[in-house]
Amino acid sequence: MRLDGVSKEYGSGKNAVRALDGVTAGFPRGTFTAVMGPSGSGKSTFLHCAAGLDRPTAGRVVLGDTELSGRSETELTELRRDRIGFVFQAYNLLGALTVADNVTLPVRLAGKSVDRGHLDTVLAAVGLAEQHDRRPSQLSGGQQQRVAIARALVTRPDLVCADEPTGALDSRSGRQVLDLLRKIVDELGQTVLMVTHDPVAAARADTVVFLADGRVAGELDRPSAERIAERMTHLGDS
Ligand SMILES: Nc1ncnc2c1ncn2[C@@H]1O[C@H](COP(=O)(O)OP(=O)(O)OP(=O)(O)O)[C@@H](O)[C@H]1O
Repeated sequence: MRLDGVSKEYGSGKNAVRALDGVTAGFPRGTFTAVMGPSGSGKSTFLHCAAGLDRPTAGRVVLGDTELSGRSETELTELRRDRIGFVFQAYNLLGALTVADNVTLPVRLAGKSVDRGHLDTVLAAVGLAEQHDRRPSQLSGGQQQRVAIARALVTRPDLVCADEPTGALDSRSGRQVLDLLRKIVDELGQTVLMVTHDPVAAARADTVVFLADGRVAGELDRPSAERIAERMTHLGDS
C-alpha cells in the first residue's frame, strides 16, 4: 500500500487548514509501520486517507493494485469492509453481541456466511478461544482490544489500521496488544499501520514514519524507543 503526494485540506479560502501536504510513503505487504508526530501534525488524517475513510484533496492512495481516488462512496465502503481492518483506541465493540458475533460482524455485514473454522483460528490467534460466548462487558480492556483485533482480521484484510490501539490500556495489556500486532505481521503476513503517541509502542514496528506540519519529517527503520523519543524531541526544529 502507498500514498503518493497526498495532500488534504479541510475547509476553504482563508479558513483552509492543510492537514497533509504532499505526503509520500509506502507500506510493503507483511510489514508493521508506526506513524508518529506532534499533536495536529496530521497523523489521524494520514490514517484516514490510507484507509479510504477520508478523500485526499490531491495525490493518490493505492491499496494493492487498487487506486482509491475516483471511487464512489459505495465502492469505498465495500473496499473498507472487505479489505481493511480497523482497530480503535475505544475498541468500538457492540455490547449486546457475544465475542464471536462481534468478530464475525464484518463477514455478516458483507452478506457472507461465517466459516466456523476460520473464526476459531482467529479467536485462538488472539488468545480468546475460551471467551467465545462472553459479552464485551465481561472482559478486561486488553481482552476487548484483542476482540477488536480479531474482528479486524476476520476478513483477511490487505491492511490493518490501528489508531492509538494501546491508548486506553495499562502498560501490561498494552504490551500484549502490541505482541499480538507483531504476531499478526510475523506469522500471518498482515500489513499493519498504527498511529501512536507512545515511543515504546512505536518501537515494536519495523519502521516509524514521522510527521510534522502535515509532511513526512523522516523515517526510522528497526527503531528503538530511545531513538524514537530523541527524534520526536527534535521534530519541531528546522
Ligand atoms: N474535520 C476537520 N476539519 C477541519 N480541520 C481539521 C479536521 N480534521 C483535522 N483538522 C486539522 O488538521 C490538522 C491535522 O489534524 P490531525 O487530527 O490529522 O492531527 P493528529 O496528528 O492526528 O493530531 P492528534 O495527535 O492531536 O490527534 C490539525 O490542524 C487539525 O486541526
